[in-house]
Formats: sequence, structure tokens, C-alpha cells
Amino acid sequence: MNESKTPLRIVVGSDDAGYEYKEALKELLAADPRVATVTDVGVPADGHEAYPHVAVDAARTVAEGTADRALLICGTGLGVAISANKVPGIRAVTAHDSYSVERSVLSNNAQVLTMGQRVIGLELAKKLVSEWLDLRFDPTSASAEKIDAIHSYETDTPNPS
Ligand SMILES: O=C[C@H](O)[C@H](O)COP(=O)(O)O
Repeated sequence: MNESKTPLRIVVGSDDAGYEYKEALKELLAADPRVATVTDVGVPADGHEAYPHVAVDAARTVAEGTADRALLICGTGLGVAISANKVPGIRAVTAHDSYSVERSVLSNNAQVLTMGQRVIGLELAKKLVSEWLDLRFDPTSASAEKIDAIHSYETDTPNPS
């Protein structure tokens, strides 16, 4: 662990198709010293809330500053990413490989990682989540102005470039 990194406040969520992975990854996060807090926005074991509502609840928690990141699971990871990206200021990505997880933070400053329980093995998902906890975006990097450009499209402000 890099002691200079502030532990992360993480919100987790899933639909019923992602429930088992959400629970397993929540347990992993809760035991990790790189994590300050884990907040579960559902679904519970007997829950059937549709993925858009869970994803937006989690994304709003990040956008409001109550959490630093969100980890969202559904069948594919796709629906929760699409939904979370409807929240202004949120950059959510689906990633099932190490390089994409790395670049999602270092290039895209994505605060939301999504995965599909029907797509990836649980042990690989755990490994990728562990790698994700070590990543921090560098606001002085050349990628920063591209993130600003993304956000310029959330308002009526023209693209600065
Ligand atoms: O992206 C959507 C998810 O995979 C979800 O868990 C399943 O959605 P569906 O039931 O509409 O296929």
C-alpha cells in the first residue's frame, strides 16, 4: 500500500443479476486498508430493483461528494454504466481487463467502475478491483484537459478546443 494515498470512500450497488458479485466485492473492499468506507445502495438479497435506479443512486452519491468512487455490478456491467453516466459529472466505464481498468482512472478519471457478473470470473473481478484501489488520476497530466472537454458537453458551453 502506498501510504500517501488517501483511503477511498466507495459505494457499491447491483441489480439482482449482479448481487452475488456485489456482495463478494463489498466484502473484499471492507477488509482492504485502502478503503475508508463501503456504502451499499442495494439491492438486498431479496431485492429486484431495476439496475438504472441503483446505478443512479450510487452515481449521485459520488457526484454529491459523499463517496469517492462507485463499483456497480449487473449482468453485463453495461446497463449500470449507461445509467450512471446520466448523472452530471460522472464518468462510468465497464472494464473487465487490467489495462482498461488502469486507463479508466489514469486517462479518463472515471469514478465509477462497472462489471458484469455474467461476463467475468469472480477471482479476476477481485484482482481488478484490487488494482483499481491503487490508481489515482493525475490532474497535472495531459489527460486532464480531455476530461474538461468531456464536461464541456454537459453544459451549453462550447468545447474549449
Ligand atoms: O445491462 C443490463 C444488465 O445486464 C442487467 O443485469 C440485465 O438486464 P436485462 O434483464 O434487461 O437483460
